[in-house]
Amino acid sequence: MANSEKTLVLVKPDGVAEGHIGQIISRLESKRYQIAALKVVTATTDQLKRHYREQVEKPYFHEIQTYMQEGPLVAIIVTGTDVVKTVHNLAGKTRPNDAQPGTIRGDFAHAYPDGILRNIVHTSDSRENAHHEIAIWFPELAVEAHQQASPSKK
Ligand SMILES: Nc1ncnc2c1ncn2[C@@H]1O[C@@H]2COP(=O)(O)O[C@H]2[C@H]1O
Repeated sequence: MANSEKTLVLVKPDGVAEGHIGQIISRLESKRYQIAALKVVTATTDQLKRHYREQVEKPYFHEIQTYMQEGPLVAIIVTGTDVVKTVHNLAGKTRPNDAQPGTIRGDFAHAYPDGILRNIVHTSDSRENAHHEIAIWFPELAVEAHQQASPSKK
């Protein structure tokens, strides 16, 4: 398929706790994107430090960590044409108070007074970051791909 790519979506712990998993998946399916893999996972500190490699030195990193470890999250690999940009746009602006109606955050994320953190969903913002993030949340897929590329001789 032309321009077929992969991206990572995380339904963050508030999105899971407030019952938005199905609505978020419906929006991806409405675009005719494929759900290639999906899992419920509790984030480890190591995964968060790798995923938020650009924020790990920020003073608010510990807030991100506390938030992202509040409960389980749902990690989803989505595939399709131009999926990285399109799904990032579907999520809406990072700060829920600024996110437009019709976007996931615009429709479902609460407008907190200081609200940039609790934005219910993460989507990769580039092909490079999608590749990096998918390896963090789905390490078993890299092992499978490696095994398929070089099957051991019996
Ligand atoms: N200034 C900030 N204070 C607290 N959290 C932030 C701030 N900026 C970004 N974040 C969080 O860091 C995350 C980085 O990417 P996300 O799309 O997952 O959503 C972002 C927010 O949850």
